[in-house]
Amino acid sequence: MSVEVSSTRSAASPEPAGLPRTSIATVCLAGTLEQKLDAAAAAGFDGVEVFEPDLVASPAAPRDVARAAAQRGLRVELYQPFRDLDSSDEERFERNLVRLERKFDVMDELGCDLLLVCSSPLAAAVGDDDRLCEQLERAAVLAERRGKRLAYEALAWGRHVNDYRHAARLVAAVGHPRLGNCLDSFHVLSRGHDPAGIADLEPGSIFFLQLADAPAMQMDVLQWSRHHRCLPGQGNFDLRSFIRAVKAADYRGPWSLEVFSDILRHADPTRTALDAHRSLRYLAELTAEPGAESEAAMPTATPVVAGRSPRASAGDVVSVRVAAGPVMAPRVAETLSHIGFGLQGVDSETGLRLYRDSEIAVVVDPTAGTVWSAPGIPPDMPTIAQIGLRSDDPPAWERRAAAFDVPVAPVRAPGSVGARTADDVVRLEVTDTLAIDLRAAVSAAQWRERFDLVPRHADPTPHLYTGVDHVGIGIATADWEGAMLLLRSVFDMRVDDGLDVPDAVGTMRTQALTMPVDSGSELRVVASMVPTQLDTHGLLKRPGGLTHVAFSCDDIYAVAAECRSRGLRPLHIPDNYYADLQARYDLSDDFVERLRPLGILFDADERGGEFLHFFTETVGEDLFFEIVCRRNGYRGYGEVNSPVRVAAELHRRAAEAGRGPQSLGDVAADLHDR
Ligand SMILES: O=C(O)c1ccc(O)c(O)c1
Ligand SMILES: [Mg+2]
Repeated sequence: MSVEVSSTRSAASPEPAGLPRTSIATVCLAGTLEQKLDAAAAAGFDGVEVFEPDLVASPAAPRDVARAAAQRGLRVELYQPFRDLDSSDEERFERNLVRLERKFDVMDELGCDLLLVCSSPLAAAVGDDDRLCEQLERAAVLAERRGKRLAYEALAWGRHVNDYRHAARLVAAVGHPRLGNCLDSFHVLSRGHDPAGIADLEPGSIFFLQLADAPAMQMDVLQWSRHHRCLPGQGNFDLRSFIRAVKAADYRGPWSLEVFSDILRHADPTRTALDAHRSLRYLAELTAEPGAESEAAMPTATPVVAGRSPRASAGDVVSVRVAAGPVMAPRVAETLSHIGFGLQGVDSETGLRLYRDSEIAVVVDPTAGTVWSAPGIPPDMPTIAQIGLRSDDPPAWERRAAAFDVPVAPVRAPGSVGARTADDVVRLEVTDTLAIDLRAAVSAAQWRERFDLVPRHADPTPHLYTGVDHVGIGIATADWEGAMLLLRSVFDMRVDDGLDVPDAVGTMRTQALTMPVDSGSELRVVASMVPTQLDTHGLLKRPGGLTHVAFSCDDIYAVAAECRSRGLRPLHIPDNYYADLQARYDLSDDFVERLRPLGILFDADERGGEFLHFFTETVGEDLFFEIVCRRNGYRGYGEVNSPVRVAAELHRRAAEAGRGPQSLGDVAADLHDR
């Protein structure tokens, strides 16, 4: 290994007050060991865990690795893992102690005094606690002789020891100063163990802390751990409670990321390390809240944290920009007119077309490759390119983004020249094809300047909608983790458990994210992972669509009827659906007969919440609109009905393509319409 210093300490923004020492396991990062060190240092980490297979595969001697780390300003915090120390075969155990000595030799060269010893998953693992304590003690005595310390970690799949509380009891029983605990959030939370017990561990007994998040999954815990861990803020674990307990135990060591992930294994290590460091800052902020003492899992706002830029206020969604391209723009416009959005103006410069209902603006971009549309979006695939939120203070969002090293692109307010003003839009890019804009209230004068307004009487705005209920976005697999982290950190969005939604064209991983907004309501984004099969433009064509805007209304029957009169062809929802719905919820005939002719779908939750909704056809390959009505605090998205929508869309397309004789669904539709 070259010992050149190929990168210096972070160019990133200064570390916020309250951020503990940071570390990352080399297993998190792709590349050679040298590249891993480069990436960790460039991202601003203070240290690394050296993952043994990374060292074994490296041409560099351990002392060269130590030098390379030191020159990059990195401490070697821990060497790991030492597997299967204990054994019910005493001869094997003696050999393990010899192996342990060889690892101490390596650690001498690495300049590292802490070794992770994980519990054994082997059949020969010691099942008797007293005997296990004896073996751990012998290892601790050896460690002391060599100036080393052992951090004992309960693997979730350990044969006998698979619970941190069990491991901690053993550590306490041995009572040797060279033996302590290694706490790994994955092993604790994947098994559903209550992290609160961490707070009761003996002061100083926690030698090391490993952090990982993971998506909620029902699967073998070893596979889950080895393939699907992710960075804090990218999964569904309650790391807040975990960290709260760790802080209560007065742990003073580094926060170290240990993320085994198939995705990160193939990702650019520099980018991963930046995301990783950002994830620790997110976690530090999340757990530094004064409200962290309260049991509430979801605070309504993030108070100021020393040295940080608190989340700025945000209002409701006020605009959505659809990159439609020249071919599909008229189709999008037609669909919008069916659901009551009238053309309000045209930007003579860019051709942008502004459609409105009430306070909601949908801007359709008919051109390709402008700043308004995502480059590379094919003309037959209109998609949501930008979501606009109202903000009292867009520049505060810019500062907030900077605190997480997220670049922002300030966009001038229409008509403004000279120095930047609070009217300028702050644009955060969630992915290459989707941005969130924060904008101050734009004055009517500015709108007038920008758009040649269509005379009002030409198409009066009907005021059908009360706002945007949620926005559905598709995120490519490769962008998923980064987008989640951005939405969770900068926007402080909260997640529930993710969902897998099966439909006619596959099973979709979805994640709902919510953020409180000024009105006291919440902003809702539903992200779906767009897997595999990217087309030549890097975007997925998924029959049935994915990307959508859901508008909320009070009287969905009236709105549905109005949309019909404006030319909406609702998707044909089969009778089987209504028969099943009636059986599932014990609905009255009258109720079902109000839904059926209007193609309205229904869902209800256990607490009496109700959700009524209907959809437009998919425009192009991806985009559709939804009209929803929430009642009694319903918190979902009607996701059980998603497969019905997709199937209805496929039937429609098959019929339109005129494939052979009419499909079963078309026959039924005809019968129904008679
Ligand atoms: O998957 C493993 O074997 C493994 C090894 C070391 C760890 O710290 C861990 O959490 C898991
Ligand atoms: Mg671990």
